[in-house]
Amino acid sequence: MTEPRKVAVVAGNRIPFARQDKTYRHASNSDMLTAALNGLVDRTGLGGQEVGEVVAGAVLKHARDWNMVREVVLGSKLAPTTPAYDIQQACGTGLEAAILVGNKIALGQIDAGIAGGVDTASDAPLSVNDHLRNILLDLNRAKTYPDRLKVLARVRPKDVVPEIPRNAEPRTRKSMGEHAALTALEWGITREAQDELAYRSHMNLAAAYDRGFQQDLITPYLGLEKDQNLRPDTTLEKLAKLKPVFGQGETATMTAGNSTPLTDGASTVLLSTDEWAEQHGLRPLAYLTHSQTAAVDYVKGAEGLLMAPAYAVPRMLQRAGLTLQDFDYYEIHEAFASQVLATLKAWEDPIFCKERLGLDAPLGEVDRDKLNVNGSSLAAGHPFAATGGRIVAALAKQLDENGGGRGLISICAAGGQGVVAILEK
Ligand SMILES: CC(=O)SCCNC(=O)CCNC(=O)[C@H](O)C(C)(C)COP(=O)(O)OP(=O)(O)OC[C@H]1O[C@@H](n2cnc3c(N)ncnc32)[C@H](O)[C@@H]1OP(=O)(O)O
Repeated sequence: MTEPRKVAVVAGNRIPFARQDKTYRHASNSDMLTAALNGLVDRTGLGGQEVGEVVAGAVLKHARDWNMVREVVLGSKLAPTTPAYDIQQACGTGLEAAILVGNKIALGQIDAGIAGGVDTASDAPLSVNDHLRNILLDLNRAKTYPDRLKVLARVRPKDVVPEIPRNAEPRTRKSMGEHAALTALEWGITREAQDELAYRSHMNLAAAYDRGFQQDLITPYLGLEKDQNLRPDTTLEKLAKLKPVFGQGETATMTAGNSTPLTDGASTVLLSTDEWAEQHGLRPLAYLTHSQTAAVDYVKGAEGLLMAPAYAVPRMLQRAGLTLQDFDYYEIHEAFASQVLATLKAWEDPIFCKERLGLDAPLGEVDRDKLNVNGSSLAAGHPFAATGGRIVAALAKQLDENGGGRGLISICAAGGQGVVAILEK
């Protein structure tokens, strides 16, 4: 077996993320992913050229989008001979796509590939109940007009109410927010700490725009130039006034300010070997060196739904021979401020680290000044499958700008999963 090849992150491009039912209200997943992909092609001068594979996905998509990513490629500026396919691992999709492309590059199966993700909360697919579905199938089979009328007479008023996908776990029927509220309570995460983390996310993202950091990461779309959820004018006082939206009574600490908003958006990342980058007049920003996934039993077990990264990161550190402190940057996806804080607290907790992770000593603290230095999902928003690409591209650029270093990426995902990775320069 030959040595694995180095996997370079060469460029990233996304469209600004929009709040649900605002600027991208009439844009489909395909529209948004095409815009992000074409922006990447323009930025890297790859127009009309072929790459090894395009791998991307959406968490919420219509049945008609069964071959979405290949269709996007056919409608894009890339050569139509570029293979493409969909993957889906909930909020881990974008990062998992980058890992998949990276692994194929490392194994010598492709020299370059594009990973991506897209989601629309505005154009969520509606479905009908099973009763109406059977009626519609029977209607399709009915041959005569009276037969069709007979079938239609079976429709009940409640059948015409569409089923709207809920942001909830099928096995518990609880929303992600309700699950996170239970974890916040278990770990004693305060409202003040959550608001402080949310405030920092907005300030850091605003500063990233101000210093021009976002310029070669984003292509404006439908007139939007910046993430629509970003509030440079938010304050701790304003955040403290918001009413809790998840949790019960006095103990509820999670608000619209310290939870991610429902969001529309798309992101893409170009990965390749060093040689391919050089041949195409491009250069590596950073290298994807390690990755890991983990899952927790949040249904019958004692673990919180969004706590899988607490397990995935130590496993990856052990394989990489690193400690939690060996990083210059930490990109921890902010599904909810409380979930980031519970994960950090778990890594500092001797009992959790001993009993659940089997470690002799806690993983220890993360330097908060190195955490989400250019803002994260609380400020940018979180179009589920697009978040991984946003993070990979921003961290690679940050490492390049820094002239080197190491960054940790940690993303929690529905179904009790975690996808984590390391970028190095
Ligand atoms: C693995 C994972 O990633 S899991 C995560 C998956 N994602 C989710 O589950 C999404 C969760 N989010 C949601 O369901 C929704 O966005 C909610 C329930 C949190 C909030 O929904 P809404 O109530 O529609 O939020 P909305 O945007 O209207 O904000 C409510 C109020 O807070 C205010 N607000 C929100 N953020 C801020 C802020 N940072 N600073 C000041 N005010 C703020 C708004 O201005 C608004 O005020 P108004 O009522 O006076 O207009």
